[in-house]
Amino acid sequence: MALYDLDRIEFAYGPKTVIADLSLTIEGGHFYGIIGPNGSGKSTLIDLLAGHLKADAGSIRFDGRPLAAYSRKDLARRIALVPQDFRINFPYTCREIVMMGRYPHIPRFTRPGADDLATVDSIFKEADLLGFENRPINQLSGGERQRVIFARSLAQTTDVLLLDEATSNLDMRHTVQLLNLASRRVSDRTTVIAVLQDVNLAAMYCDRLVCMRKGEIFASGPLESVLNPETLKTVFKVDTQVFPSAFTGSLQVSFSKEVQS
Ligand SMILES: Nc1ncnc2c1ncn2[C@@H]1O[C@H](COP(=O)(O)OP(=O)(O)OP(=O)(O)O)[C@@H](O)[C@H]1O
Repeated sequence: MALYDLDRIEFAYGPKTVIADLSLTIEGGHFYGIIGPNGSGKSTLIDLLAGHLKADAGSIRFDGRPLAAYSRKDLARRIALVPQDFRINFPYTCREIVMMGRYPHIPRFTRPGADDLATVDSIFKEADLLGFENRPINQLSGGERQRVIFARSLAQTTDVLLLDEATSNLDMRHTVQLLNLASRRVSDRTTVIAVLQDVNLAAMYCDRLVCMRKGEIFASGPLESVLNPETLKTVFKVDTQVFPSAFTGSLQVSFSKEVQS
């Protein structure tokens, strides 16, 4: 059974339709990349998958049930989202923020248990965030904040990890570290669905690719079937070469300076 089944989804912000007649099946246990030009609807699709936006028409089923039938708490136990931009003015410490990932698992009116504390401790270590525990989140750089929000999503221990450009502010090392951690979760049967602006990162990490154009799915399927010069030229209007890199072992995309009109 598919993990997500989207059938003829429509979504508009006010009068502006941004997702039109979109159908998509997402299988569990894969690393999906969503690519597409600016404004093509990638973040909107992620917000629909998270249950934060409701489709105007069509249906979204998650693990065999309508997504809308899940309670907020049930969804938070199963789906974690790292949004494109996360800002908070209150000086919560990073430890408090990461602990918030445990809240859906903690019964009401009780405090975090030994398991929750141990999970959070191990995530600070795994995410290379030791030393950040007591720092206020609103005093971090954009990249540091992004890494802490990603750590919070790991603490949520969900079946699905939705990443909306979660590496956009990260340097090379931290980009690779974060995507390695996400990839490790895929080996443990988590499904990762990541909006990635960088097609080369998508090529290195994803085994499935969804390529969007103007609110529709232009192509989707195994990475090798989607990542090709014809698709990239039609969708991004840029000439590319796609070839296996001898260095990384992954497909790589090299693009020309010429932009098609
Ligand atoms: N809150 C909103 N109100 C009105 N229009 C919106 C809103 N959010 C997004 N849009 C519009 O919806 C379309 C899709 O936006 P979306 O953020 O899903 O695209 P995207 O593919 O994620 O873009 P990017 O690569 O630039 O992040 C865009 O044309 C955008 O201007």
